[in-house]
Amino acid sequence: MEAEKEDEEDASPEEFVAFGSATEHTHFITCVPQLSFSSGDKLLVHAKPSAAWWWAEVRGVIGYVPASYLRQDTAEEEDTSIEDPWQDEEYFGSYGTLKLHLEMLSDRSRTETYRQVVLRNSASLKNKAVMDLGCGTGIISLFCAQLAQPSVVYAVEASSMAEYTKQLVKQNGCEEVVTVLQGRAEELELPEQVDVLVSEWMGNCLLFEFMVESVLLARDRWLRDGGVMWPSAAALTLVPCRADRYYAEKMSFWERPYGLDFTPLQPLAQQEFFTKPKFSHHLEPEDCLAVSCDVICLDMHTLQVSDLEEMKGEFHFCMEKSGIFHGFTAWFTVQFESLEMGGATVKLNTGPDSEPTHWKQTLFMLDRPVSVNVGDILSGTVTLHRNPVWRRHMTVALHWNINNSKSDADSCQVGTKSFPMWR
Ligand SMILES: NC(=[NH2+])NCCC[C@H]1O[C@@H](n2cnc3c(N)ncnc32)[C@H](O)[C@@H]1O
Repeated sequence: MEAEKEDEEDASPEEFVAFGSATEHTHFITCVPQLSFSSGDKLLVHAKPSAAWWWAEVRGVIGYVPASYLRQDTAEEEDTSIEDPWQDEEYFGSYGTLKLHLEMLSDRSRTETYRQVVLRNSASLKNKAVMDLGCGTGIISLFCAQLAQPSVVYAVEASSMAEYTKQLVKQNGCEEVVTVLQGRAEELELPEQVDVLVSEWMGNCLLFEFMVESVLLARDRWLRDGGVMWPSAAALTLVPCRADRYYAEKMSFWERPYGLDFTPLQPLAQQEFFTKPKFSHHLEPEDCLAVSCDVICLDMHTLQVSDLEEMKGEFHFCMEKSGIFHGFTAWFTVQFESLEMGGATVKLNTGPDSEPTHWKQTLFMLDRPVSVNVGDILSGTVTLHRNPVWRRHMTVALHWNINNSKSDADSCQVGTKSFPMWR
């Protein structure tokens, strides 16, 4: 035992610098001591028990710190990416190429929904001023000009795609109505306020990329009182699910590959494949173990940028099937209220029971699958913690407990896991 102890003492701690602050309010995990620190603090990291949480010391106090807030402070490492917490160069660079626009335009469910919104509100859009925030190729603006008679559509696009968008507007004879403005919406000057602010801002798990912040800033600056936000409302939905195929591919695989026992690699597999959420997961309706639940609901007319720092929701599932609970799957829905009083609302649902979209769903795998029975109650909370440094990223913290209906003793299993998305 002594030798082990010495080993621990020999491991010389590494010096890191915090580039985010964690105060007592930012604590993600309960029941273990967490360190509070400020941006710029030098921390001594004594151990790295997991990729997400390290054991460190600052000013003589020891506790857990979120690894994503720390960076190695080496003078020669000129980490220029820190200067741009929005990573705008990379972000808008990616939207300057066709790949993402082709993916979005090829998503018929998404694009047709926006077309239906314009079509069903075409009469009310007459002589209205519209802003299309993050117009990309301008598809929504062209729908407005083609299917309705707004007085003007300000098609705002920060990436280099804007130059081509101007050509598309001209090519389709819409230059009288659509004005393309290149720049970040929250920095641009519009000639007037608008009656409708339309945008397709939703990212994976609804909020990833946090383009929603730009939409809220533009709303506060350019949407006239009584103006309409499209989407008007958004909801993040969660369901407990099976993920047999994914689990077999990434974890069971190591049990007997070619007749050999590779199970010592399973902790590595869990770390590598189950630490982060799985984007573009295709959830089959039969994989759902309970009725899904809207855990976070956003009203786009009242939501504030400050609300985005930490959004918390509760869930309460009654298991409808017995089987293996591998994880949670999330998706979102958005709603477009009618411009006419009492008019029909249009909905876009990216869940497993709707037409597939390019977002598909997002899978959060537990470290260890849990066997559940019909009637078991799975309840808990989900909290989206926006990354204080990487402003397009967040961490999804899940806490749950399962009350087994079958066992006589009211045995309760508790679980907690934080998923960085991505830093
Ligand atoms: N649903 C999404 N997750 N992404 C689809 C919309 C993204 C489009 O909006 C543009 N865009 C994103 N943020 C901004 C902004 N603040 N200002 C102008 N254009 C923007 C971006 O360049 C891209 O063309």
